[in-house]
Amino acid sequence: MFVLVNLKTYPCDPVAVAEAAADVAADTEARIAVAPEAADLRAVTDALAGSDAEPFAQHVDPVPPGSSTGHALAETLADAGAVGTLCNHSERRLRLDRIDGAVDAADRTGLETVVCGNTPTQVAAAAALGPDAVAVEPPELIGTGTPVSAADPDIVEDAVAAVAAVDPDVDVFCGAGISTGDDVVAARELGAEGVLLASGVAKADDPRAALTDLVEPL
Ligand SMILES: O=C(CO)COP(=O)(O)O
Repeated sequence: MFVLVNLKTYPCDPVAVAEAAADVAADTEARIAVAPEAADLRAVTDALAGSDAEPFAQHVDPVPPGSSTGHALAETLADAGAVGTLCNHSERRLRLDRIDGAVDAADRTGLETVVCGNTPTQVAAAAALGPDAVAVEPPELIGTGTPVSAADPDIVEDAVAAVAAVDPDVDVFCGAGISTGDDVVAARELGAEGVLLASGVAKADDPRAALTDLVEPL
């Protein structure tokens, strides 16, 4: 399973979370990644250096190097250490043509791509754009602590089926309200190959304990 922790803009210490992720990754088969704000990417990369945990970006724009003020350039994210990037998160939506271009920009620099969508239909459409993975996240459950795997398991199963029909090589992750190891196991049983989560770690008093709990049953 892939446990992808999106720190969003939560006022947590991204380096402390990264150090915890590095420690936890040493004792699990699960793959762990941390996606900080772009300005914190290099510090997180440094904190993860030599560990099995990986730095991810939260967003990439479909722009070439040059006259693109205020954008997240794939080359800069890769230079800062990102091995992959989210795209089209519910809180950072892109038009379809921009998602397509963002996946191409990420491919240009070797960044792994996880394209988000609200519904099985949206992630199936995203799968047609050739990302490495898609993540289905019902926005109404984001940040609630109520896991999608329990509140709406059909969304996960339907996303897995819909994406397999488009491109079986695209992995399917799920997110929203995931915060415990039981939630991750439930997601795996529904066919997901990873989970995307935020508040369960970013708002935890003890991110290390939260990460340990997430991967402990895997
Ligand atoms: O949006 C999410 C991850 O990208 C999910 O957020 P929560 O884990 O806080 O529900």
